[in-house]
Order: sequence, then structure tokens, then C-alpha cells
Amino acid sequence: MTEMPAIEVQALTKRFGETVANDALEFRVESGEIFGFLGPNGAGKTTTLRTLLGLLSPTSGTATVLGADVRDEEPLRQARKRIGYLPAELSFTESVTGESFLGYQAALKGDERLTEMTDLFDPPLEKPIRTYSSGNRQMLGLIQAFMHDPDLVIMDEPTSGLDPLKQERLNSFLRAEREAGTTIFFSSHVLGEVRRVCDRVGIIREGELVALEDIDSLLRKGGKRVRLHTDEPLDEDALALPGIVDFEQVGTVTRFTFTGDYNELLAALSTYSLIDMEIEEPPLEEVFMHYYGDDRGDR
Ligand SMILES: Nc1ncnc2c1ncn2[C@@H]1O[C@H](COP(=O)(O)OP(=O)(O)OP(=O)(O)O)[C@@H](O)[C@H]1O
Repeated sequence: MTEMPAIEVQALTKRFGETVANDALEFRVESGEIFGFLGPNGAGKTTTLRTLLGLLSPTSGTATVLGADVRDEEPLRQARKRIGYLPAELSFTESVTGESFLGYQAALKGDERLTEMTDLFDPPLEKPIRTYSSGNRQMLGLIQAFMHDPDLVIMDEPTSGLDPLKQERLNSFLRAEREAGTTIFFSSHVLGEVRRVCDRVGIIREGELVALEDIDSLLRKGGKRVRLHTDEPLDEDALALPGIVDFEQVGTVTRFTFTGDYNELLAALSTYSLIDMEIEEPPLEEVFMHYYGDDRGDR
């Protein structure tokens, strides 16, 4: 028997007037995986997440979460008991303390993991939420997303507002959650983060899914950054090979991104004397830009 996917998105389309926020999206998130949903601002990530929670209804197509169709109110209500959700913007009653907010959440959905979560993410619970920094608000949000021991957690930009130390704490927590079998689906435009925790990523651009792959093959497609220092300037024509992009040259130093065949590259370089050579993985930001080309939708 194959296990039911935690999330299955089927031709999911959502329009707001003329805007197609989600255009026939199609993907699955398998049970136990950490899936990153990447895209720039306005690409349609929040729309998908809110649809999965039943907060928006699809224009056409549908999705299931833990087997429940998001259009079926009662099955979805049951499934939501086993789902944690961290929205992009948490709205709190500002005058209450973190503690009483969590007390209220506990009464609604349970608190099996409350102590564990408040030990890990430790906002000043005795203070009113209005005094919280954005990082403390985010930590309160993370606590409420996991406190009832959900099977699936859906998070909208979970690292926003967290300082680097807290981000690392979240990342190592997420890796441990994967070991424990929790399924995690989160949106991000912070690609360095995604790479540290995700098994697979989907990239969304202007409502359309433009890539769906495991993180390793995404990095492979992104190629390698190559930097060469030669005894005399390289002739650009000698490097007219398939798979060279972002070519830059300053005197005897040449840089480019290479996605082609290494043997062809070495053959082309054989007539030069190399003083130094570096080949390294590009930052994921760059890989991402290659998917978007020049028109990255940074509107
Ligand atoms: N309630 C709404 N009414 C009208 N248009 C909307 C509404 N919600 C979203 N949109 C539009 O749908 C598109 C996708 O928005 P969405 O919030 O899903 O993007 P996003 O990828 O989550 O962006 P961000 O990273 O900025 O949160 C945008 O063009 C946005 O303006």
C-alpha cells in the first residue's frame, strides 16, 4: 500500500478578478517530507497556503490535506486538528500576555508539546504581546503551530523576523521534526534557509509552478561557479562552450557559471597556463535567478 500524500494539489487555480494568483498548480507533498515552496513576493505562495487551510476557496481544481478535500468543510475541520499553521502575519489580541494567548490556544486544540516548544522558542510569556519584538511574535507563532503535536505543519515564511541564531535553532528543530516523521510545508523567498532543511522544493512564479525537484538536482542544474586565474587573459572565443553563463573577465581573472561538460571545459583550457582555479557551488539565489531569467517579477 502506498502511503497517502500529506498534501495533494490538483489543478489548483485561484483568481482575484483579473489576477491569477494560482494557475493550475499540481504537486504532492509526501508524508514525512520537508517541502519548500519558493517564489518572490506576489508569486502566489500565501494564496496556496491559505487555500490548503480552507481560508480561501479555489476558483477551480482542488487540494487535499491529510486526505481531506479542502472544499469539504467537515472532513477539513477534522483534518485541521492534526495540522499546525503559522500564518505570514499573526494577529494577536495585543493586550493579553503570551501565556494567556497560549492558554487559549491550548483549550482550542491541545498542548501536548507546549513545554517543549516554550523551552525551545522562549518569548517573554508573562508580558503583553504588544511589547513583543517581531522575533518574539514569530516565536509565539511557532509555539502555537507545533504545541498540539500536529502531523502536518504549514508555515508562511517561518524565518521572517528571526535573528540568525534563532533561525538556526528553527532549522535544527525542523530537521529533528523530519526524523520524527512530521510533514512540513513552508513558503520562503530566503533560499539559503530552504537549502539547509528541505528535501524538495517547488518554485512558483506569477502563479505558475516553474520547477518541482529535489534540492540536490536543483543545485546540480544551477551548475558551478568557476573562477580562473591564468598567466595571460583568456580568449573568450576559446571558451565558446555550451553551459557557460554570467561570463565576466577582468584582466587575467575570468569568472562564469558552468552547467556543461567538465571534459570540454578542461580541453578548452589546456592551451593556457593556470595560476589558480576555484570551482564552487553557486548560492541558491543564483540558481533561483536562472529559473526566473531576467524577468524576475520583483515588482
Ligand atoms: N484578497 C486578494 N484580493 C486581490 N488580490 C489578491 C488577494 N490576495 C492576493 N492577491 C494577489 O494575488 C497575487 C499572489 O499573492 P500572494 O499573497 O499569494 O503572493 P505571495 O507569493 O504569498 O507573496 P508574498 O511573498 O509577498 O507574501 C498577488 O498579485 C496579490 O496581489
